[in-house]
Amino acid sequence: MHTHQTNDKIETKIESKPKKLVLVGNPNVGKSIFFNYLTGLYVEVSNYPGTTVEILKGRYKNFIVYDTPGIYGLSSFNDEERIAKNIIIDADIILNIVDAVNLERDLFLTLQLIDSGKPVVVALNMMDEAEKKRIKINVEQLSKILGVPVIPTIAIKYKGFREITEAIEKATIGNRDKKLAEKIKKIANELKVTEIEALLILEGDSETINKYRTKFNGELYIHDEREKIYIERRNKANQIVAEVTNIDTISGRISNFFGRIAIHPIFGLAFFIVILYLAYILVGKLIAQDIVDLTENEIGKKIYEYNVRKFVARYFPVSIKVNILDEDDNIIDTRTFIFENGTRASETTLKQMEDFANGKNVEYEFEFKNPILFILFGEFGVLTMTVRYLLFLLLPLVIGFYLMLSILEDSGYLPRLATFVDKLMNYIGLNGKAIIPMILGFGCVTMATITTRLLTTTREKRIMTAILQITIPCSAQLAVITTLLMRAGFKATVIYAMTMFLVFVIIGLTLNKILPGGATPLLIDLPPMRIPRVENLAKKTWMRTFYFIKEAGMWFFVGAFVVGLLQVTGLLDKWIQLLSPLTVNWLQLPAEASQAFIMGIVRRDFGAAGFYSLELTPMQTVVGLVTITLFVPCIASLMVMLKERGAFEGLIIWLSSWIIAFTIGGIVSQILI
Ligand SMILES: Nc1nc2c(ncn2[C@@H]2O[C@H](COP(=O)(O)OP(=O)(O)OP(=O)(O)O)[C@@H](O)[C@H]2O)c(=O)[nH]1
Ligand SMILES: [Mg+2]
Repeated sequence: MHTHQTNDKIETKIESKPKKLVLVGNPNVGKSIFFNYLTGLYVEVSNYPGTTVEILKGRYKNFIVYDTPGIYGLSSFNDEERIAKNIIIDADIILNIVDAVNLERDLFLTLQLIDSGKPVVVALNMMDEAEKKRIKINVEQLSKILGVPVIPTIAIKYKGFREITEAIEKATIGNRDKKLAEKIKKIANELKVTEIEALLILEGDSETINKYRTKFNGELYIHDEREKIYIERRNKANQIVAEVTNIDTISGRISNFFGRIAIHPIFGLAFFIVILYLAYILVGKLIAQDIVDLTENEIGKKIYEYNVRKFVARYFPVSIKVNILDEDDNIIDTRTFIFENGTRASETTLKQMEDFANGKNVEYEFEFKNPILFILFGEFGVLTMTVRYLLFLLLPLVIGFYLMLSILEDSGYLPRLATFVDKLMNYIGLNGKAIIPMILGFGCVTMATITTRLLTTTREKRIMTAILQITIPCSAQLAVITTLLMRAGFKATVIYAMTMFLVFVIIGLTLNKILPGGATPLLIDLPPMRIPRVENLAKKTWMRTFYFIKEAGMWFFVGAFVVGLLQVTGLLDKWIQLLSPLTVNWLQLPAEASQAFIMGIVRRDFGAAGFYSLELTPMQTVVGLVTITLFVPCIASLMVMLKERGAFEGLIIWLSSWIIAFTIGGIVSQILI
């Protein structure tokens, strides 16, 4: 006791010059009540923002206390801000009053004050209101994150005020943004200004800049970093709130639990893997396998295509190959029936064919001699395969993917995932938002390419589009790749996955390096996690699916038409011959593999499927799959890319994928084989 008293005396002696204690806060948070309490003066208190419009000062112990108008940030956008700012610049200690109910809004200013390098104490006011709303705040944790004392208060009841008076004596400089603090120190040194002024200069505060303009020697700090700093600060405020607040109702608690797990550095990853797995079950298994098998094979192939071709075959020359299949779909018998004038004209042959097929598990292959019919109804028929592909394969997949995306969005997870991966994405010149097109790309690159629109800058759209089109395999291709890798074994799978990942990283890093500019900061709100509303999910999924089909659908027809044309004119074969040396000598694959790189132009999975019938060693499989994955995306993707990114840029990306695919494929081949 005794020693304590002596200490006090010594301190009072040393601090004889009064310190400036400035009350700072957003409008209407209770600053004036604090002022009245501390100074014993009377300042008008009322429940509307802007009650205090001038600076009032009074004495409290060894302090001169200043009341300031409510502000949202330190800057000179309006009179209140200018008045408040000028007094804050000279403050020795800042008492920052924060509204516990609007923590997200108020923390922006708190973080800015902390960044200014002034000692700060935070009064977490309106705790009674917060309690009514069942908002629980982990005060200790908040104080730890900010690095300054945080005192819960109820100003109207003077609750917590004694603790405030104690804390003022212990005010500390908080946890400043490290990079920002470094820059501030540098500027403060160079210009001989205080740190808070350096911060204001960095944030482009016109008044401060004008004041020191003569010291600038022109260019140095002309480009202010306001936007970047503000966005990062806003995000940090959001993240802090997500971390320290709880809505103490059952649903609030659950929502908070998941919300916090989702952005946790370690559990966040586990959570992401669980979500990916669930998404895989929904889209990869249920839709891509079970439903698509039903729609594509049973409806698309056996009902739709068969009947269309059968109808056309009635009137035009055709040869029909009938394959009898066993239970495992192996061909056990086959016969070809030729109809010179269509099936309608030769009833006997038709009868023979029906007898041959009767009651068995059969598969029909129609071959139309007429080139136009071939293009329309043949193997890649515009009216057969394209329709089947679009309606019976792609449509269910697209619906599945959009449904999943909508669930992720409405549940509040997507913004958290974006936050979680933001730092990683920065390395490849993107911000967290880019995770959305990336995930979508594994469904359908065409669809994902359209979604790059949600990225902010052209630079980001460019990088994302290139990455998508070159490195991300779509679900259809992924299905074929998986099947082939299963055959090739574990080692092959690991080599394939690692090679692809490496290429992805290299392309990302390179683009980030060569394109001027940098990643924009992620600006995203973290809404509470909640169960999505079914009605909203249905509406969103439907709208997006419709839009996608409308946008991309036509290009599938165009693509199929072009390939049909190449096939009937014999150009397709020429191409295959042309490519053979590359395939055989450089990639060390069988000559027939060239076909994969032609089919791959139309559809990614066709390309990969081209390897099915070849007898490849596991390492050849790796080479083939690496090359075909990096190879050009499907025609529909190309068309959408040309539309989104323009012909010039689109073609550069498309041609690059040829070069990258064969270069990397060749290198892998030379190493492995
Ligand atoms: N329920 C509750 N109300 C409070 C508390 N603190 C302040 N208020 C009320 O909030 C309103 C604003 O208080 P002021 O002291 O005028 O706030 P201010 O920050 O000075 O406002 P401006 O000067 O307009 O920026 C008044 O109606 C106060 O009664 C609190 O802890 N709990
Ligand atoms: Mg006031």
